[in-house]
Amino acid sequence: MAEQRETKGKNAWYKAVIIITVLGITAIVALVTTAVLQNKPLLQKYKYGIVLDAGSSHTAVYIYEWPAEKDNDTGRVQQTHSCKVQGAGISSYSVFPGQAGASLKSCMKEAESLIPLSRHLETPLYLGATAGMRLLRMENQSLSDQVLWSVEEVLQSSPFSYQGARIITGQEEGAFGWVTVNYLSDRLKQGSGTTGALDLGGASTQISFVANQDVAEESAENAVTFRLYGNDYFLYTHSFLCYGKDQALKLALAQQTQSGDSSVLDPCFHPGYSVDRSYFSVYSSPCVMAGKPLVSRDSFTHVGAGNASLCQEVVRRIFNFSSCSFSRCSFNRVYQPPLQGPFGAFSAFYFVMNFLNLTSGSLESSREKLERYCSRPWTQISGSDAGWTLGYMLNLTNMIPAEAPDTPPLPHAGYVTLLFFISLLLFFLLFLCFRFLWPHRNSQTQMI
Ligand SMILES: O=P(O)(O)OP(=O)(O)OP(=O)(O)OC[C@H]1O[C@@H](n2cnc3c(O)ncnc32)[C@H](O)[C@@H]1O
Ligand SMILES: [Ca+2]
Repeated sequence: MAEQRETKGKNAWYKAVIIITVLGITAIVALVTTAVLQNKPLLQKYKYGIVLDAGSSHTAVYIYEWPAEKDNDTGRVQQTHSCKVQGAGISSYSVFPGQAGASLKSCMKEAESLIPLSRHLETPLYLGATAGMRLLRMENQSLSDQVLWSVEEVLQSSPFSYQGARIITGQEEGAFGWVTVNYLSDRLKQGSGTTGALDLGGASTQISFVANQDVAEESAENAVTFRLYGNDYFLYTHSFLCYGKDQALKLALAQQTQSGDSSVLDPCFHPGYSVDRSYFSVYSSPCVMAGKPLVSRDSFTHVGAGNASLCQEVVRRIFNFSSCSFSRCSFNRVYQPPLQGPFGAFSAFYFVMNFLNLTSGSLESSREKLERYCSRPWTQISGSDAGWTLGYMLNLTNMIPAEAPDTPPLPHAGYVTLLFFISLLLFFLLFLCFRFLWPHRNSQTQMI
């Protein structure tokens, strides 16, 4: 009878252990599966932003995208497409301002086909015009307004969320170029050293780098402050209007045509180059202060001489190093603190260096001045064009938080592993409990 009871008790106990084991294993599997599924990456959705860079030489449309659930935080913004608008920059339409807007239509159609329809209404669209339009506004404010209205009309009729077309300041152009190069090289999140930015456009050139806070005391217009990812940055920035590649050439040419000779032998052009130019094409620019020489003819022959060292002399003469009312200046009486850190040089700095095959390897063969400005060769990062547009959009859409985002104490994989081992440990402890309680229970059964 006692034996029968003992066998019955044992059977019940075995059943209990088996049921507990099955339930335990099921619980662990359910826990881990839930943990994995809960955080399983969902199908990635993207948001978009469009910026039109209306430069002096041409307009480009840039499309950016970023993961939809991560904006304002950790999601990386990437350039997905760029479209070069046919023809010259919008400032060149001053004779027929109405045509400036029409020139943008084909690139805008391209943007419509590339951005998913469901995102059109929420996609911000900006246009920023730079030095070409700054010069046109200086020459004739009414014409520059008409050009802006013309592009505004076309952009407003697009399905995107139009946020405005404006002439950005040289300070914005320089500062957002700096944000772009440092964002693309991930230096802002890391909080490590930053890189300066050099942008050689067609009608202006910008220099921006982190400097000491006393920049604001000496020249407030050259100081910009950013708080990004929890770090404060004090920038020196300056935009030299008229010192872009095309306008600088006009300055050099005006200087060489002052004598009024019928032909000009220019060391900056290749031997064999010979083109008839009108004085108007050189002297009509508001950058050229010198008056047209007093001669009856309207044009001169521009002849190339191809002499690099003489060309350097000619170019040097368009810079004024003679006086400075600050503690130190770069040129043309513009304040500039001592240069700091490496520099990323883009736009025409890149086009020219790329053309000369000097974007990689040693720069020792290039001239000393190029070495100073381009201490680091610039290569494009992440497939994005460097320029002010990305920084401009990041700023206007608040995509870079002022403070570093909080991160979970454990990464997802660590969390799942930890959960698995804790569950296993609990189950093992439970099992041991039953295992060691078994003889005690056995003896209780025998005593009855
Ligand atoms: O910033 P601003 O001064 O308004 O002018 P931009 O934006 O139109 O100026 P870019 O940087 O596009 O171009 C600067 C110069 O480089 C020339 N350029 C532009 N794209 C080029 C390319 O792909 N290869 C060679 N030269 C280029 C262009 O004609 C200008 O003279
Ligand atoms: Ca530009």
